[in-house]
Amino acid sequence: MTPVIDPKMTYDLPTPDPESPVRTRKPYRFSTLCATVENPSQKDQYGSSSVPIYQTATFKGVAGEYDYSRSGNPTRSHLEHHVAKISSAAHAFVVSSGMAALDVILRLLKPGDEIIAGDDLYGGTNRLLTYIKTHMGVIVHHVDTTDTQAVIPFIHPTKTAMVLLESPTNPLLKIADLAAVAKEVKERAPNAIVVADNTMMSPYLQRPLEHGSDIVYDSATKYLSGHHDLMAGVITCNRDDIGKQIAFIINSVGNALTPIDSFLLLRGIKTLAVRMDRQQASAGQVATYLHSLGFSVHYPGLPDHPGRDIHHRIADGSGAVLSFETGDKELSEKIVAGTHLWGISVSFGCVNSLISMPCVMSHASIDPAVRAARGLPEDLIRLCVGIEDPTDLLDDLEHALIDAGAIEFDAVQNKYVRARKTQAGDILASAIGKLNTKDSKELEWFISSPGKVILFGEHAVVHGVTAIAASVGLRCYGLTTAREDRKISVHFTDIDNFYAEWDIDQLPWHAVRPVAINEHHPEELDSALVDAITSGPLSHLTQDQSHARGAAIAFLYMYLVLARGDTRPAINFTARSTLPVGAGLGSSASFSTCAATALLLVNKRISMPSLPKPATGEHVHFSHQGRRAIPPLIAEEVNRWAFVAEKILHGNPSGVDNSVAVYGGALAYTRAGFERKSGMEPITGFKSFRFLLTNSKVPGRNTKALVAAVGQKKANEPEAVANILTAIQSISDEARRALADPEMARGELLSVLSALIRENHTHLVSLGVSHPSLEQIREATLASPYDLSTKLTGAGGGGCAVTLIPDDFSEEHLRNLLSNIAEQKYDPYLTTVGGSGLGVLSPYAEHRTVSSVRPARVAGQVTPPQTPSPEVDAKDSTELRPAFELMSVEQLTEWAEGLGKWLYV
Ligand SMILES: Nc1ncnc2c1ncn2[C@@H]1O[C@H](COP(=O)(O)OP(=O)(O)OP(=O)(O)O)[C@@H](O)[C@H]1O
Ligand SMILES: C[C@@](O)(CCO)CC(=O)[O-]
Repeated sequence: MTPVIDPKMTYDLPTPDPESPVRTRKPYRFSTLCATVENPSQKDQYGSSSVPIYQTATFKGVAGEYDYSRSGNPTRSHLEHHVAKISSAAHAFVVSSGMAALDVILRLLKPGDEIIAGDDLYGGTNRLLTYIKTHMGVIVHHVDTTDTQAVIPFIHPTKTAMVLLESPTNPLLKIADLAAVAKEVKERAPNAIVVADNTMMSPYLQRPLEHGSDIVYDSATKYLSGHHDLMAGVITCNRDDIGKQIAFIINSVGNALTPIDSFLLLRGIKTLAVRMDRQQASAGQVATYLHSLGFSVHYPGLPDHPGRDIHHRIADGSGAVLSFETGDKELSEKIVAGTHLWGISVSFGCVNSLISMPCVMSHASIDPAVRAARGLPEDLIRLCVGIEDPTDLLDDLEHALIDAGAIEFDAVQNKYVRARKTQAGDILASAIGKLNTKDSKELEWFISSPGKVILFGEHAVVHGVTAIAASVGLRCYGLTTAREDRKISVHFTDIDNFYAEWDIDQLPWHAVRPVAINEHHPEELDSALVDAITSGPLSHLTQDQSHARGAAIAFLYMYLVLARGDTRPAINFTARSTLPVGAGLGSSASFSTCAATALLLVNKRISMPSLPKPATGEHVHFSHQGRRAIPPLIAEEVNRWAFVAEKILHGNPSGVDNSVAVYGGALAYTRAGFERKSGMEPITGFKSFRFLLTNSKVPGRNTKALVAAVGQKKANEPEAVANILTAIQSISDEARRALADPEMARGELLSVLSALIRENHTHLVSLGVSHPSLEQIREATLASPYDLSTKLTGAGGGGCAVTLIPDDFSEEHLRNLLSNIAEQKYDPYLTTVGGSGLGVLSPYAEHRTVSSVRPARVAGQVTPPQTPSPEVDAKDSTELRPAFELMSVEQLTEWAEGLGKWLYV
């Protein structure tokens, strides 16, 4: 179909007036406009039929139309006039690349503005959005813009300043309803600017300005130029105010297109329609051919494409890019490598046909987990069809498919068909895939995370001082299992066996400002959502259920903001800890880490990395016991969300506890936002020390209140507290130096650390966070003959004390000390520090085993109403939950480890 330009607009190539009422004239069609470069206000003095290249930086005189090529150049003016004409736009601008065009557009934003953009964007667009988010304070929501309903919750009447759309998407050819989204945006946020990236279509096939977009940009490097011999970007709009701002930005930045490239682009555009017609027709043939062989093909021209109707309502054709899946990444690699005519290259829109594997090429910079979350198949092949003879293109592709073993000749049908071997492989793979992605499997995750001991710097770390903390061997475990109904439930076995369940649709969704994939939660908690949770689903909790309330708010808050559109997983979450809860050993952070990981996994915001190929060849293989199997990007994402939950539980946490809960080991941690350089550094050398942890078991201590009290003291006595903070910083610095000093003898190191422990405790006493029972423990360990150094650890006010045990401390002394402490009704634990951080039980069948540890009923625990009989071995996933909930706390770790391989950060 040949598009006709909007007759309401006036163009500089007007259709001649009809000579008579019977001999009417139709408006000129697109290809006529493309080929005819006329600008009546810029007649060439010699009547040249091609626009000349004004290869000059400056123009003489003061009264002329042009003075400097950054601000204006006749070749560029001709091009801009021509682009406006074919785009049904009042204004057009050309700049040095497609990314430069987006950069100009994004400069319309100011700090604090919000932008809604797709979650399946071109990598370069993603990169630029991340930059403006970090450096310009613009908030970016990545949303699936191909689902109009998913966009709506993110539209804010005043904050949303821009909505960035792209249709079809690249490389999956998903369709966004440009018209419907623009309408929803205009109704809800009238001042928001709707921007469309039209590169995949070009103005020939789609003109989003006619469907509600305010600005359209194209990478003109693609179809507009068509020859891959220049880079350019075009921006078009109808609104004069926007046009004025864009002209100002381009002139200020100086990224307007050069005269020679303007000439080349003008020349390219003349053939846009004929090139596109040919490319599109061939693309249709290629798509049909691959589809007929049984491959899964993404192309809006195919009858079964899900967005076909929407696309064809808005666009005038299906374009010339398509992609298909082979079911096997290696097979895809062979096909791509086997073609001759199809060039292996990124980009598209050129007269030559191109082939690529997005996951290995254009989208390789995106983390595999993010790619998987966006549903980008690793085996996807993208084809960008050129103007070659379609028979040659099909022939070349067929040869590559045959050589790769993807298709074979079927003598009965007398034609090539998809190879049975790969088809069977596909069917099997997809059956296994379906098994593994059956809801219940996708929703079942077993997670664990360690508690921590702060050796130096608690409380001070909240105010920007460096703390030194390390993981302990005691852990929190979290298990999610699928529910059959539309409910979620939590079971906190350590908190009076608390159990509650809620109808998913009854949760306060109205109060949620969702956080899109790849987006970070804002610095501040959403207090309106916390209130809605407390007064809604948790309103039945009594005063004395404050511990359960805190944990349930943290869980529900994350559940609500992490849900993706209407995909609201029905799950149960059970938490169990071998840590004493509320004793200063970071039980809240390890709980927060388990809950955050679980909710990120069930919402497919993170995924476990695929299994590495079995080692081949002769090289030496070391076992890492699953450590470093969870990549840093996933760990960071978990840590950010665990920190959100910690804010709910602790009010003003520093982030040290959740960082240890995620990363494990020992860390020097400095909070951001203060004068000192922030971040965390791993500390080695702690693993070999023995520590005694003593739980004072003081009831009712509250970390949130203790942290707030120190904050208050700082406000009341700024100087005194500042001196204490400086002194604690020196202690942390000194400890780091001592630990990093290779020449310090072990005995000397132990006495330095002992002295620092004593000194740090004195400062904590001055901050008012000790407790008589902690002082009693300290005195007991200091008494002769022990002479040991002890400090409170964590928030204090009770909780735990930590005592350093020197290497030469006699076993007899240790026994006596432990029984002394136990006699005073305190709980002593001997521990080493620095073990693994966040762990996830491997979801891969080859890593799962049958556990031989039988669950035992735990004294005082009541089975919640719907829990089935626990008298079973943990043979398979359906039996995991009852076994987990009833396993004795002493056996819990051994049982969990026996279930299979754990993958750790
Ligand atoms: N296993 C668990 N199940 C459910 N909630 C838990 C669990 N462990 C901790 N929590 C939540 O964390 C709260 C305890 O946090 P609190 O800060 O008082 O102790 P802590 O983290 O052990 O101490 P600190 O922060 O001083 O190291 C509990 O009241 C509960 O809300
Ligand atoms: C008291 C504190 O320093 C440690 C609590 O474990 C608080 C924090 O850092 O978040």
